[in-house]
Amino acid sequence: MMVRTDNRAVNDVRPLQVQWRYLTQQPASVLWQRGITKIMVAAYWQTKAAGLVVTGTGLTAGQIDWLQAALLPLVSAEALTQQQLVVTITTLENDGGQLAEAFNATIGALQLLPDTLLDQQVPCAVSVGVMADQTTLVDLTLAEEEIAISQMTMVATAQEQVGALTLSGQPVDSSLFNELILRASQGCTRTTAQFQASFQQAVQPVMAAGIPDVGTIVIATKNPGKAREFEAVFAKAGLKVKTLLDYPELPEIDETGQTFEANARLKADQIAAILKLPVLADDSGLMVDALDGRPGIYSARFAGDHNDAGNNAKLLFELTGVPTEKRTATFHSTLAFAKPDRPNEDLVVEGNVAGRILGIPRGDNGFGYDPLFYVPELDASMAELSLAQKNQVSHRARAIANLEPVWRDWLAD
Ligand SMILES: O=P(O)(O)OP(=O)(O)OP(=O)(O)OC[C@H]1O[C@@H](n2cnc3c(O)ncnc32)[C@H](O)[C@@H]1O
Ligand SMILES: [Mg+2]
Repeated sequence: MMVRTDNRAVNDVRPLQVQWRYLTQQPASVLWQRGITKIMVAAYWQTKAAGLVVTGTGLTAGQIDWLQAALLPLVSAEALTQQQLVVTITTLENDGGQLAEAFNATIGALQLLPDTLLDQQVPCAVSVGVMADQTTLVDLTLAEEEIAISQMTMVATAQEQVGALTLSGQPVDSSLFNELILRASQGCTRTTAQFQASFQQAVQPVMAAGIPDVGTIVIATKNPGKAREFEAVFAKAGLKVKTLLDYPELPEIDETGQTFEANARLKADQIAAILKLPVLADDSGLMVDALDGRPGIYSARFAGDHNDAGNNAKLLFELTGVPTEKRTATFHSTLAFAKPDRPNEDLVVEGNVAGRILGIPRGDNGFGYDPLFYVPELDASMAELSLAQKNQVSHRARAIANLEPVWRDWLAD
């Protein structure tokens, strides 16, 4: 029997080391090391497009296509019609098994993105090869790959269900092929055990301790316009956003506070107490100088009920005859981030943007008072901006920017 370059048995895989959440700003990221093969993968959802996008450095276009095809059946097709899943793979060092480990590292990263992998047996990939003396090996080193006469990368579950596979080199006869499949499925069982051991040791205790999975952020809002803005901003950081629209059973929170901060804290504290999760809330509104700061904290119900058209009509009516230069206004957002049952420790930030109330509405993007809020620097109403543009300049975007440098430390406390 042939001696392997690192003295392993023919059916033995190399040790696996995973650094979960490897990148600070990308929660769904891993550094994956099989022997000295090192691959880094980060994954996130973004709202402005759909489908699955895999990009990689150190991999061929053919390998990326293969990965894309192997990953696609594992992710909800419906989710992919609404959002885009982006996977970036970087090979830092290749000592064999690059394609298999790129797949495995991606599965690792996707495990850190809530609600991404379909609920099924999670597969893994293994490389196997045939050597000149017809020995079959699992998890080849680069030196072994260079002298192998045939090679195969296979995706399988620990239950021995084979998914994608790719063969290269000399054709193999059927008995050799069967042997390769057997080797690969043994390698898979071993790899899955390594993978789970690492995950259970490093990631699950964190989740079980009630420390939130930093991959998802819950926002206490029922306003779909706000939800879209938060999703777009947080997706960039690799975070998924859930809102009260995802929890229809939760009670209505009465906004009885006298300030934006009080209302934001009410919403965040109460929902955090119910969900037992950290919750972010936004209380926002429009302050019009000519109306002595009204509607302010009453912006949502300015016209009596929560109706954007009614609110805008009332605003125009109250400003009838007020000249352009006196129609100045400020959009304000206060964000409160709350941990379950620790209302005294809320993290509170705010953001403002200055503008002017138009005489007639302009644009159909955004929500609320956006069509009447003119931003002089951009010579556009908020409703004429794309979601991405609004998220560069809005009061909410500025508040989120103030939150960005502090919330992870606050959450870890
Ligand atoms: O309380 P939640 O469920 O978050 O949703 P809401 O719409 O009731 O939100 P608020 O209580 O904070 O009320 C804010 C109102 O201010 C207006 N508003 C806030 N941000 C806005 C924005 O970015 N563009 C346009 N109008 C905005 C809009 O009318 C909102 O309904
Ligand atoms: Mg409200």
